[in-house]
Amino acid sequence: MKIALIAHDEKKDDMVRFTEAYQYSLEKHELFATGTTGLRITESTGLEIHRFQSGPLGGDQQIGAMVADNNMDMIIFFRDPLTAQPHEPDISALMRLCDVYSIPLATNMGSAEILIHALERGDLKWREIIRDKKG
Ligand SMILES: O=C(CO)COP(=O)(O)O
Repeated sequence: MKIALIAHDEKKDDMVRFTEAYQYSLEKHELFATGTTGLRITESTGLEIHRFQSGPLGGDQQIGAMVADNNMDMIIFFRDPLTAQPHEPDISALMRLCDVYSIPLATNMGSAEILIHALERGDLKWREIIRDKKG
């Protein structure tokens, strides 16, 4: 599965803890991240991650392009709901595309836990079927 990991600055420590806790599960998948989030995760876990641009420089849009191309299976995005982001339109666009393409998106730790367990249980296998139909 292709999984994107994104966290706003105030949530990066949470993302690091989350990926440390679920490293055993995440390492079985192909990981993507916005620039700084990916760097923080790799530094603390050693997980191999394809890093896009930083969010404000277009990273959310790059991940959105993968969604639009039916090439992303799940997104964990720890958003900061208390801080204004300069690239708010990009963030909204990414979440909108997840809804357009029914891509599982967790925007906080509580829902991310559920998604990870669903992933481990095989609940996201339907994505492989849909992805293989691409073309
Ligand atoms: O801003 C972000 C997502 O909207 C995250 O970007 P960084 O991971 O580069 O901090």
